[in-house]
Amino acid sequence: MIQIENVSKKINNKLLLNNIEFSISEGIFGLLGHNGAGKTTLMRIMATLLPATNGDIRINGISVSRNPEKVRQFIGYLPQHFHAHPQLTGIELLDYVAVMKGITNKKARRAEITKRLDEVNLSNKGFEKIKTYSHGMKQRLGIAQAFIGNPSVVLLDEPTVGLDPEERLRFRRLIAKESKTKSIILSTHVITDVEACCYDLALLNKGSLLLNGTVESINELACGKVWEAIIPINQKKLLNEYQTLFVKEIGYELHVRLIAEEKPFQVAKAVAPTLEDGLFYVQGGALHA
Ligand SMILES: Nc1ncnc2c1ncn2[C@@H]1O[C@H](COP(=O)(O)OP(=O)(O)OP(=O)(O)O)[C@@H](O)[C@H]1O
Repeated sequence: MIQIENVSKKINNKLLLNNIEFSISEGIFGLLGHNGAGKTTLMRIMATLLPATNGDIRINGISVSRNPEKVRQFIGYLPQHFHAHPQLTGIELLDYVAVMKGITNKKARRAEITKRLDEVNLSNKGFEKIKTYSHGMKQRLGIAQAFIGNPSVVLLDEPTVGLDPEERLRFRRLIAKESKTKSIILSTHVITDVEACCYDLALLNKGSLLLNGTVESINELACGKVWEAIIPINQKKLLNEYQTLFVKEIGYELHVRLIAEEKPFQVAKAVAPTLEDGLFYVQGGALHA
C-alpha cells in the first residue's frame, strides 16, 4: 500500500533522512526511533507537506511528489503538534475537515462527525469551543479529524501523547477496528502501544533505517540475552559491563534486568524479551558488533 523508495531529505546541508526504503501494507505499522531520528520528517513527506530531496513515496501506487493532490484525497494526518482554531467548536472543525475531504452532502457530514466524535469520546464536547478543551481532548479531536472521510491511509504522529490510560485503551480499540480496512502508521515513543497494536515496525536512527520487521522478529533478536537477577548492593560495579534495562534498590539488594550475550552472574536467570528489550538490544549496537 505504501512504498518508501530511497527517500533522502537534506535541509541546509544537514541530512535528515538517508536513503530510506521499506514498505507498509494494510494494518497498523509502528515508526520508532529516538528524538531527532527523522520520524516526523518522514511522516511529513508521506503527508505531502514536505518534498523529499531524493527518492519518492508511493501511496496506493500514486507518487506523493508527482500527484500530491490525489494522494491527499485518501490520507488522514494527525501532525505531531495538532493546532485547531480555538474559537471553533469541535463540530465546526470536523465539519471544515469533512468539506475539505469532499463530503458535500450535509447529512452525510453530520453522520460522519457524530461517529468520529463518539469514537474519541467527545460527543458531549462537540458544541463547545476548542479553547475550552484540555490537552488530551484536543489530541482526541486531532485523532477524530484524521479519520474523517474514511481515508485508506492514516498517519498519526505521536497520537497518544497526553491521553490518560482509559483514552489510550479507547484509542487502541479504535485503530484495531479501523486497521481492518486501512493502513495506519503510528510514529511513537510509546513502545507498549506498538507492542499492543502493531504487527510490523521500522526503527529509524539518526535519519537511517536501522531495522524493519515484525514485532515478533524484533523481540526474538534479544532472545536468550535478557537476564534478571538480585545482587548485593556492594556488587553494583558489576553492572558497568552490561546494558542495564532496569535497576531497583530494595534494602541492601539490587533487582536488575540487563542484556548480556552470556549469563552475567551465577544468580542471573534468562527471561523472555519484550519489544523494549529487543529495541534496546538493537540500538545498543549489538547488530553492528
Ligand atoms: N526545518 C528543519 N531544519 C533543519 N533541521 C531540521 C528541520 N526539521 C527537523 N530538523 C532536524 O531533523 C532531525 C529529525 O527531526 P524529526 O522531527 O524528523 O525527528 P523525530 O524522530 O520526529 O524526533 P522526535 O521524536 O523528537 O519528535 C532532527 O535532528 C531535527 O533537528
